[in-house]
Amino acid sequence: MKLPQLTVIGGGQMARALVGGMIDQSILDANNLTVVATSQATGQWWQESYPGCRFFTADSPDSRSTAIAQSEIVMLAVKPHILPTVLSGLGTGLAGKLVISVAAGVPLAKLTAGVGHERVVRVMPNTPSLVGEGAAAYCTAADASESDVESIEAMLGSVGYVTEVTESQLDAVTGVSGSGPAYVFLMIEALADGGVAAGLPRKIALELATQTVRGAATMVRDTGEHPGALKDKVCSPGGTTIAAVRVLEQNAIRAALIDAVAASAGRSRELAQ
Ligand SMILES: NC(=O)C1=CN([C@@H]2O[C@H](COP(=O)(O)OP(=O)(O)OC[C@H]3O[C@@H](n4cnc5c(N)ncnc54)[C@H](OP(=O)(O)O)[C@@H]3O)[C@@H](O)[C@H]2O)C=CC1
Ligand SMILES: O=C(O)[C@@H]1CCC=N1
Repeated sequence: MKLPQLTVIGGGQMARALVGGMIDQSILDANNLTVVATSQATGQWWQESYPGCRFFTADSPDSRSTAIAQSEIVMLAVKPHILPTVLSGLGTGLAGKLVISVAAGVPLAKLTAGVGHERVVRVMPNTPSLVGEGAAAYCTAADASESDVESIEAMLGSVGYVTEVTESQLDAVTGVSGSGPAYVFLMIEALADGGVAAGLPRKIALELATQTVRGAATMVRDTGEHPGALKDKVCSPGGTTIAAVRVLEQNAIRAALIDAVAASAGRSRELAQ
């Protein structure tokens, strides 16, 4: 499937990962993409990274309106607190368009009220979309058609795993997979620090930490075995791993991760207010 004309309002980290990933996976042509953001530096990044795409600053409302009028899909990828201003600035320009929001915490009710219709999809993606390893969930408003859902599944599916959820589950999705890459990046950095502390050169420590996380994740996915059973297979009786696991348990790593997911989900709920 090839996507039709797409305008993305907001050209930052999430747009770069998601839309960049879709171009890299050849589901979207750069020629069919318009990006709107505030700074010329962002425009320069997009046009250098994806030659052929168009860029307008948010203070060129006429160019922005023309781009939206020519697009079948409009993606909203600005920070949640900016979204109301952006939507009121677009006026009736979004009439008839499939509108996709990736803004954390902003509920469908607020989106449809701001957009002026119900052909709206709320998505929680994550940044590994950039490398085709994203994890995303979405929910739809009343007027998103079956073919709109097919488009969403194709877009998000081209850059990783995608599933539909109820809107009430999206805060939890944010806690697990929307924010989740940050927890894992932090863990990789800390594992590498541990390797350096134990005497490894930084580069080798980082390669080993990265490949270990990647390998462990792939094993969970590909074997279908419970992660606890896979953990048990690494722990030799009286060996090195169980000594390390004991330290992790003493430092309440499980509770810390569970609380981290809950904190992100809670913040997502707060953003809805
Ligand atoms: N980062 C992540 O991992 C994830 C983010 N999200 C959601 O994605 C959305 C964007 O986040 P993220 O990409 O991280 O944020 P960034 O700050 O990286 O990007 C925000 C973008 O919005 C642009 N912008 C600001 N004001 C306007 C405006 N008035 N009109 C048009 N564009 C504007 C900025 O322009 P300029 O570049 O010129 O400053 C920038 O390109 C958020 O709602 C967030 O909740 C969802 C899942 C994961
Ligand atoms: O931190 C945030 O608010 C965004 C939403 C999920 C990941 N990043």
